[in-house]
Parts: sequence; C-alpha cells; structure tokens
Amino acid sequence: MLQLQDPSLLRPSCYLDGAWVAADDGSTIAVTNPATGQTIAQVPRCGAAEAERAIAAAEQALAPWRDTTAAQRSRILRRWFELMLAHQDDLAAIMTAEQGKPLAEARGEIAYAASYIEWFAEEAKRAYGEVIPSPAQDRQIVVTRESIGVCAAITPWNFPSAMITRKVAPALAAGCTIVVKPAEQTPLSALALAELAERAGVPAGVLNVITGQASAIGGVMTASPTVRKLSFTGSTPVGQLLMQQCAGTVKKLSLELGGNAPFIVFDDADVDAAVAGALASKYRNAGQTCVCSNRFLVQAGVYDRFAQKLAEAVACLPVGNGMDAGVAQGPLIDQAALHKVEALVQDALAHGARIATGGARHALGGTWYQPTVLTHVTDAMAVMREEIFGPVAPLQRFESEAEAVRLANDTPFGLAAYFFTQSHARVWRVARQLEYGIVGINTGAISTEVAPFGGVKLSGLGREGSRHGLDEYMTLKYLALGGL
Ligand SMILES: NC(=O)c1ccc[n+]([C@@H]2O[C@H](COP(=O)([O-])OP(=O)(O)OC[C@H]3O[C@@H](n4cnc5c(N)ncnc54)[C@H](O)[C@@H]3O)[C@@H](O)[C@H]2O)c1
Ligand SMILES: O=C[C@H](O)CS(=O)(=O)O
Repeated sequence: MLQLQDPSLLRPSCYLDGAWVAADDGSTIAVTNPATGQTIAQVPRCGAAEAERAIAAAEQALAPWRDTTAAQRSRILRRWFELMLAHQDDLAAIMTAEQGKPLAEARGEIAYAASYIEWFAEEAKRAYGEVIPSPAQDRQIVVTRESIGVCAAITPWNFPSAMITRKVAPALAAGCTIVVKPAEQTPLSALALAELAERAGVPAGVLNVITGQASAIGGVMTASPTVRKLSFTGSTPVGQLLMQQCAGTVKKLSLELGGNAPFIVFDDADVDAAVAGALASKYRNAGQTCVCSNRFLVQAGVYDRFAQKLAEAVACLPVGNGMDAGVAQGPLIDQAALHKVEALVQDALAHGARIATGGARHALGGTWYQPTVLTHVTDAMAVMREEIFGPVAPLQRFESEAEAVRLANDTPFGLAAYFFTQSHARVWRVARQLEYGIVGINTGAISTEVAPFGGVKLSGLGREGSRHGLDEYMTLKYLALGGL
C-alpha cells in the first residue's frame, strides 16, 4: 500500500464541477504499479455523458473566472504552486507508484511541474494589449488579448504531472476553464493536482479532471462547439486523429507530439561533456521522454572514444524499483513498451549492429530493460527511424559536418536535437540548419518553464512554457474606435 503523509491526496474519483464523482455506471479502471504489477487504485471509467457534463461545468464557470482580475488568478495559482511544493514527497510517491520513474526523478518532475504554475502565476499579470498608431485622426486602434474560453487537454503517461500543469497553468492564468483527461496509466497524479487546486481556491468547474474511455471522452471534447481550444501531448498518430476531429469546430490546437532526436558529437567536442549530456538526454525516465536522444551521430575521429566512455557509464546505471534509493532506471511503462524496445534492438543486431553494453531484458524481469548502447549502427535500421522510447542508444558514425546535418534532418519529426562542439562558428552554422523546435548545444538538459517547448513537422504545433505559452490560451481582439 502507498504510504503517504497526506493520504487524502490519493483520489480514486473524477473531479467534475467541484465534486469527486464515480462513473455513471460505477465502472472503473485499475491503476497498476509497473514495477510490481500490483493495483494501486481503481479510478472511474467515465465516457461521453460524463465528458459532456464536465464541459458544461467548465462553460458555467467560465464567465465568473474570466472576469476575475489577473491578480486574483495569480494569487490562486501561486497558492497552488506552494501547495505542490509542500506535498512534493507525496506527489512524487504517487507518480513513482503509477509510472515507475525513480523517486528522485519524480521529485524533480513535481518541482518542474510546479515551476509552470509559478511561471504562469506571474505571466497572468502580463497579458498586455496594444494601442497602435492610427492611420486616421478620428480613429484609435486598440488590441486586447482575451481568454479563448473553455479548453480541453489530453495528456500522456510519461510525465503525469508536468504535462498537466504545462497546460492547466496557462489556461487558468489566461482566464480559461479546462477539462483534462489524463492517461489511463497515470491518472492519480492528475487527480492529486486537482485536490491541491481545490485547496488553493480554484473555483468549482474551472478545473475538471475526467478519467476513463479515451476515444469516447476525446470524441466529445473534439466535437463540442463549446470547447474552443484543445491541447494534446502524446503520440503523433493520436495527435493527427484529434486534429482531424477538431476540424468540424475549428478549434485552436496545441500539439506536443512524437520525436526522433539526433545527438551529434563532432570531432572537436568535449567527449566527457558529450557523455554526460548523453546520459542526461537518453536515459531519463528510462528513455521514455519525447525529447530523449533517439539516435547518436558520432564523427569518425571520436567515435571509438565516445562509444567506449558512454558504454562504461551506462553499464554502471543502477536499475531497479523506482521506490528504492539510488535507482537511476526503473521499469518501462508496460509489456507493449518492452516488446517494442526489444524488437528494435533485435532488428538492429540482425542488420549488423553490435552491443557495447546491455541489449536484452533485465534480470529483474517484468518490464525492465538493460540500459543499452549499440555500435556499428546504420540509418537503414528501424532503431534510427522510429521513436525508441526506451533506454537504448544507437551510435552511427559520420565523416563530415554536412553529412551529420543531412542525417539529423532526415526524419519527419522535428522536436529536439542536440550537438556537441567547441567551435563557436560550428555552433551557429549547425544550429541554423537543424530543422527542430529545440536544440541543445553542449548540453542534454533542455527542460525549463522559461523557454518555449515544442516542435515542427510531425512533432506538433504551438509552444508550451515561456511568455509564448500564454498565447495558446488567448485570442486577439482588435477594437477600431471611430468618430473621435
Ligand atoms: N512533445 C511532447 O511534449 C511529448 C511529451 C510526452 C510524450 N510525447 C509523446 O507521447 C507518446 C507516448 O505517450 P502515450 O503513449 O501516452 O501517447 P498516446 O498518444 O498513446 O496517448 C496520449 C494520450 O492520448 C489519449 N488517447 C489515446 N487515443 C485517443 C483517442 N482516440 N482519443 C482521445 N484520446 C486518446 C491517451 O489516453 C493519453 O491520455 C510518444 O510518442 C511521445 O513522444 C510527446
Ligand atoms: O516527454 C516529453 C516531456 O515534455 C518531457 S520534458 O518536458 O522535456 O521534461
């Protein structure tokens, strides 16, 4: 059983219109611990009817919330932020139990998730408009930024808290109301956030969290004319489906989708820094993040040295139950994820790749996979074309900078890319050519609330975080004041 300092944070109910409710038919979905297979809780298996009511509640709550002052919304968001930090240990324990990531990473995600609330508590007060010099003496031109209205959010299992607050915080800061559907694998983190939002003073109906039948709930969200904005984080195929479903009501969309991040190491790189960057960008969350390095392009002059140093470091990563102290890598989310990673490694080996370390299921069994480094990889292998979403680093050798840029851009995705070099000229030359929304240069750590997070091409639309993140939940109104 999950041991919490505040057991009331474990909410096995949906949060609709300020009430904690079950599904209409009483049905539930089991939430299981990926490390043990044990059921942690049962959450409501809601469907279309409950989704309709959640949207109606958000619509009812919109005008009073939109009409609060930015300062009032800011104060409530600030309280929510403070409550998250006050309950960081419990929120992290809930996350590790339902998602599997090591407790230290979970604590880090709670702080990261809370930072979005803190950031937008401040940004709420800076939703400035404009007065534009008029072309006519009898006219004033004013532009205001206004809440877009009722929003919907659908989020993934890999960052069960940060992907929620990265949407809810700007929405509430902008004066919107929102209905959130978390991933079926990790709903408890979202429900705990709703509990704390209620304690912070977020009024009934402003934030609603509904768990259950994804396609039924998503179908209502995307078809509803009341919902003016959909923010989705998840796989590209689902993002494309939701985009199609939103066309009938022309919703504003934010899509944070899949990735295939290149990690380029040039001959003039600091190899130790590149190895540290590789560990940070590849093995976080057992490789289950959208911005994980997915394919390593290493210049011929440093290939062997980088491969050896990386393999030595990866072989030392402690693997185990995320609840245990010192564990750096937990289990994958489920058996399907394990089978996908295993198949990609076996395909690479069948086409000539070699194992520098790892390369098989872990002795712990379950859904653990050994932290892995593959060498002699070519871009003909599936592991270089598909999002691995596991702790596997495939290394491909290249000769020239032009070849590296061509290989790096040879993907329909465009979320994150990384490269290591000590040449300032090469920094600007390569950064300009990479077709990605985010480029890490001499670092593997890119996640922060102050910067615009998002991709191009099949990695999505829009940006989350930064001062740009508020615009995703606002619309511009142009006032032409004549007869002056
Ligand atoms: N770009 C980013 O910021 C980012 C962040 C995290 C994850 N991701 C991507 O998400 C993927 C892994 O996450 P996942 O497995 O949860 O993705 P997923 O697309 O399977 O699920 C994401 C969410 O969509 C819901 N969903 C699935 N089918 C749906 C439907 N037909 N209608 C409505 N909702 C539906 C799921 O219940 C879940 O809540 C990876 O591709 C990863 O790259 C991207
Ligand atoms: O999985 C992708 C998330 O966006 C992770 S993070 O924001 O880069 O931490």
